[in-house]
Amino acid sequence: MTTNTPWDAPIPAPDTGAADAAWQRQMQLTKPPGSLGRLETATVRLAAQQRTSLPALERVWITVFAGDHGVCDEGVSAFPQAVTAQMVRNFAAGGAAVSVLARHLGATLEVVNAGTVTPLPPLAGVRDEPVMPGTANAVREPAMRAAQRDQALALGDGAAARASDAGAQLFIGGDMGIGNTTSAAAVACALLGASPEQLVGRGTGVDDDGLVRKRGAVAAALARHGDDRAPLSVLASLGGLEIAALAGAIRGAASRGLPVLVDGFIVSVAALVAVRHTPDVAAWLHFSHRSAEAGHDAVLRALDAEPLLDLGMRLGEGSGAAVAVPLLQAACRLHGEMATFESAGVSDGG
Ligand SMILES: Cc1cc2ncn([C@H]3O[C@H](COP(=O)(O)O)[C@@H](O)[C@H]3O)c2cc1C
Ligand SMILES: O=C(O)c1cccnc1
Repeated sequence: MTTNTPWDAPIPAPDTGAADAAWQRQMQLTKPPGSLGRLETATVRLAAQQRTSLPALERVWITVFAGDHGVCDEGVSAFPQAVTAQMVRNFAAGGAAVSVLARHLGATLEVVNAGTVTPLPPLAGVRDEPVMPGTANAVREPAMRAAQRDQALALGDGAAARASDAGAQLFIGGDMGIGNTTSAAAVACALLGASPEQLVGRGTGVDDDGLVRKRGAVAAALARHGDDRAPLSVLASLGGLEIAALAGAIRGAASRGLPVLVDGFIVSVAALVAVRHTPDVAAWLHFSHRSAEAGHDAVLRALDAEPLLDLGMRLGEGSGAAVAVPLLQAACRLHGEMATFESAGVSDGG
């Protein structure tokens, strides 16, 4: 890659002074120190990222990236590829899970078509920016060429730029792409040196034969790819357009000092690509939930991440992250609005 792509922008460090000030405040609030557990640590992390001792989460931005996967030719999903574009229409119409959650949160929701097999008409709230009509089948050839991967990364960076320009305080990326649990598992196997048995799960709900086909497809794609573990090579060879866009969005948010709330398996694999390429990205991430998809736990461990929730969710779309937003909002409100020992006339622990 050349040196001036968005993918090479420097990553700022969060503000440790703001973190110290937030921590001091936590110690003065009318509660035993540490009693709000991870709500405290998440708030202090947000304080450092937002460069203020009083972080807030009123403006949340969600971008869902859609893309199709050539690996579906191997019979790896319980649903046909046409569902990807049909779901983009459903996002636009407000009927998808993440559409409901975005309304519930008052969050901005945009959808970016990074490359569906079925062409889309103009739709409100959908940016139609297909790189190609779905990836190639990674079992037989690289899923993307380098230029296509870079275009997908740039789509993600563009979403992060729009979120940052709009004054968002938190970025959530979501995925829509039939077959993407296969593609994400292949990327994770290559990056972690893990086996398909460890990381391939049932996705939308394939039966036992489907699971065998999925593992076989990932094994074959890995064998074709070889042992190159460079994150951007792995992404082009085995990834998806929406996964590349998500990696670009996560890195793009970090480069603009915008914290990211990571969703489930697919988005975590995109985050792994970004962090393996640029370790400083990790300082900008929060993890929302542990997906029921089999490989998520290993990816979370590789990212040293302890997610906030474990609800047995396995949808994608950014839905798990959206569900976790109210927890972080509550954490910020507690931090900002609780009385201090001094203001309330309560004796501290000495
Ligand atoms: C109606 C529907 C809505 C979805 N929303 C997210 N996904 C999720 O499930 C798919 C991944 O699972 P697999 O790898 O088994 O195809 C992706 O489209 C992902 O975004 C959906 C899947 C379906 C069927
Ligand atoms: O956790 C996820 O991101 C996920 C799991 C299953 C299907 N689609 C997405």
